[in-house]
Amino acid sequence: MNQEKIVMVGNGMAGVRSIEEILNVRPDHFHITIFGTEPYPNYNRIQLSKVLQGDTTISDITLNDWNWYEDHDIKLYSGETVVHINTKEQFVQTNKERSVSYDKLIIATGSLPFIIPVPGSDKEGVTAFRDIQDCEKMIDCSKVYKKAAVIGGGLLGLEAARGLLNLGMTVDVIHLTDCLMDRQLDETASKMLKKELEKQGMKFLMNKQTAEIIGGDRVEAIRFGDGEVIDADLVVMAAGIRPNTGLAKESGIEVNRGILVNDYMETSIPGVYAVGECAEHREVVYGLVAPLYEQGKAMAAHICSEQAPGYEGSVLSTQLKVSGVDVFSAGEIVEDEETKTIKMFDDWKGVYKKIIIRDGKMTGAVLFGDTSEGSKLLRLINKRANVEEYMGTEEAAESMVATMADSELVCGCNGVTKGTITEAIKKIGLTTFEEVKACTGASRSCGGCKSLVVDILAHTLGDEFEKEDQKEPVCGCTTLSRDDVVEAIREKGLTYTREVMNVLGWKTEDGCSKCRPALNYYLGMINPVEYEDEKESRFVNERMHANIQKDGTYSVVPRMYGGVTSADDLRKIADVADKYEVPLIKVTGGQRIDLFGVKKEDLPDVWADLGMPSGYAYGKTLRTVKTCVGESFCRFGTQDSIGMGIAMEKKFERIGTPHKVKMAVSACPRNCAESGIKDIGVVGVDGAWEIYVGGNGGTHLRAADLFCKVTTNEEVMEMIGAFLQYYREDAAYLERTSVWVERVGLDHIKEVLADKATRDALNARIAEALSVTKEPWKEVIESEKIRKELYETVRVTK
Ligand SMILES: Cc1cc2nc3c(=O)[nH]c(=O)nc-3n(C[C@H](O)[C@H](O)[C@H](O)COP(=O)(O)OP(=O)(O)OC[C@H]3O[C@@H](n4cnc5c(N)ncnc54)[C@H](O)[C@@H]3O)c2cc1C
Ligand SMILES: NC(=O)c1ccc[n+]([C@@H]2O[C@H](COP(=O)([O-])OP(=O)(O)OC[C@H]3O[C@@H](n4cnc5c(N)ncnc54)[C@H](O)[C@@H]3O)[C@@H](O)[C@H]2O)c1
Ligand code: SF4
Ligand code: FES
Repeated sequence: MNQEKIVMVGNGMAGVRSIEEILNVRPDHFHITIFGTEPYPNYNRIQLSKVLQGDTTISDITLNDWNWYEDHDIKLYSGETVVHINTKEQFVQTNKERSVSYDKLIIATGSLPFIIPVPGSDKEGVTAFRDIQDCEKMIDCSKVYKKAAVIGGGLLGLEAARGLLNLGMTVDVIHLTDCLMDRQLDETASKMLKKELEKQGMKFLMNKQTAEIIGGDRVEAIRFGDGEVIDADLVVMAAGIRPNTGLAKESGIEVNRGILVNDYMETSIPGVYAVGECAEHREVVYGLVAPLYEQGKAMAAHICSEQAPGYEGSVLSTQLKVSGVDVFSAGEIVEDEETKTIKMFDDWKGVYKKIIIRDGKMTGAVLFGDTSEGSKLLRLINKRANVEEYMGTEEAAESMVATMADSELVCGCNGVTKGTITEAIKKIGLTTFEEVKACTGASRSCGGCKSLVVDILAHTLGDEFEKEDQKEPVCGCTTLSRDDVVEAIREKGLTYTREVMNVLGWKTEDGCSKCRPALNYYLGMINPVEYEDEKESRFVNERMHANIQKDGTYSVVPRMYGGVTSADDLRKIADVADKYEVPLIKVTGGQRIDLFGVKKEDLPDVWADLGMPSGYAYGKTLRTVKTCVGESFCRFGTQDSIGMGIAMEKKFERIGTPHKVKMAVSACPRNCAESGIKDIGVVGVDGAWEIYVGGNGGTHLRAADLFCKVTTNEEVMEMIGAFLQYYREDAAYLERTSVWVERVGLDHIKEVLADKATRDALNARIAEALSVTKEPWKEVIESEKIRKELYETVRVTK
């Protein structure tokens, strides 16, 4: 058969997806040649954010591997750029002097990152964030340098900033206006987002116009229009993108902002199509994959001479890929005189919801804090549903899934339809969300479609759907949940992280920054006596036994049991501060003294001179026990809160926990030590102690729940020991008690710990774990090897 020749310029997401669509319709009809500048097969560019954030690896983001091209008889020239198109004689020429003729040409050249044209933007250390090379550049840089600046507070900039924080860098985000994600969010959501990201450690410089990148060959600082200068070792430009139209333009194809196309993605030249971010359709250039995949489908149908409707444009929806921050927006985001809105704002819980209605139809939505309704809202906005349809109940979600056509897109990021999901569930017998994700690719990227995927699973399985089975995997390296992994470690007697990964079929060889510390914790929790802590699996602060600060120096917090100090200790602290020229001495919220600005190489000497135990201000363990002054001096106090606090701190210090644990003891319900917002809070009441659990005074403010009331000091210790050990054994790594208590329920915890034998067993296990803990600063002082390895080298690698 004489095959028609398709040549495609650009081997990216939109282009290759279009080729897949063509192969679906007419598998053997075309001879296909693809040119791609990048030296890789087609990969999921979206996932680069997750690679930078340490949730997945480059090897895991390939969408079509080399074999795929071979299996489909596609000639791929990777690492080769098309430099000219001869539209008259229908052939392309490349930078390797190759000419290939075509019957149909697809231009899928994507976008170019916008590098703001200021002096110094070509210096070493200035990068875009667009491809694998940029990603690798940033990861390498973080191993040597500490201060990053990201220009642009849009989706890309914020995802990059989160990644750089994960890599141990300090991050300044520089933004042009006073609203982050100004193209996707309204002012309220934008402000909430900023607050949340500040809590994660990002610093923002708003309303800033970059004027110059300063340095020698390499960037050293940034100067702004207002004259301010900030230091920077790495500058990431994330100030938007521009359609990559140069090749089309110089080949005589009509170009405006993008390459002009009609509803079938045909350009001004017959036989030449354009698809993806390089194309401009009805005056819109898209920069998200969901619309680009729709374009690809319409174009493929036309190329295959199928009767199908053309592409009519898309409603845009976005979801930020930063863990711990849920933001979603779709369609219209700002109201005007002709719109009405449904708004919900819960400042306490940090949840905001706005739905925009125009002429009774839903046209847009902004969600912050809880985005579980995102994909449902998108669907309603897409079909301009009446607002009444949204105001339904739970059954409405059920019936919505039932009325969805099989061809409807569920996961825009990965182009997965309802039909693909239901077919996989039925044919392969999938029963959990994670299985559907692994098998169909749905929900692999931004995760915004998760609730819809779960609804489809529930609808397809009917009575066989088990809510409890829908567990989250530990990370992208495995489909196993925390419970599966802990159970396997116990059952199979696994003893080190690599072994867990090998035996449990991890997808990556070395795991990732999410699973390595988690496995290290689970192994130590299960087998405290024999397990040898893998220091290299810990986060940088825990490895260094000090908190790294934004300027690369460290802070030192010695322990001060119950917040009580002495003249001797204060003198030692003062002497150390003088000797090492500590720039800031500050009393902390946990009633101790923090020495800021200590140089890494001075840390062991500072600790030796102090001669005090570590306050573990950096660790996943007991931080402090805050106490009120209590009966000794306060006229309201009836109990010895200081004595109780010191006893608790001495007993439980150094114990490894899933996340940090803070405690407090107040000697009366006036609660001067703030026992009501601690993980464990003790309050003296007439002749008894009340114990509160699951409080949190941080990001997600939560009042602690009353757990029990006991009369003796021994009972306080027994209940706290049992609670703490149960939390150690049951919670997921990085789950605070506040989240854990809400998840498993206070009643459940009370029920488990009501049994004296269970409490005794838990206390015996925590005592065993405590018996092998060591004072970390002392260990460093005494070990020449650790001092050399960790504190005397220049680099801190993650
Ligand atoms: C870090 C990051 C995170 C993102 N996250 C999301 C997200 O969560 N959700 C979302 O919807 N979108 C996201 N995007 C955007 C999404 O990745 C793009 O919309 C999508 O990749 C565009 O596809 P495309 O095929 O048009 O362009 P590309 O994927 O850029 O592919 C174009 C390819 O063409 C090649 N090329 C260009 N010119 C030539 C030439 N002359 N010869 C040969 N080859 C050439 C380029 O090298 C490139 O490989 C993200 C983007 C980035 C960078
Ligand atoms: N989660 C997601 O969906 C996701 C993630 C990453 C990237 N993307 C896509 O990738 C593309 C690029 O993302 P982006 O965030 O760069 O684009 P963007 O245009 O959405 O955001 C760029 C931001 O930079 C700001 N800016 C512009 N010039 C500036 C300057 N001189 N100084 C400081 N700030 C400046 C703008 O105000 C804007 O908010 C977009 O199409 C985006 O949709 C999507
Ligand atoms: S909590 Fe009660 S006892 Fe303690 S200092 Fe405050 S008022 Fe006094
Ligand atoms: S819509 Fe982003 S992962 Fe499904």
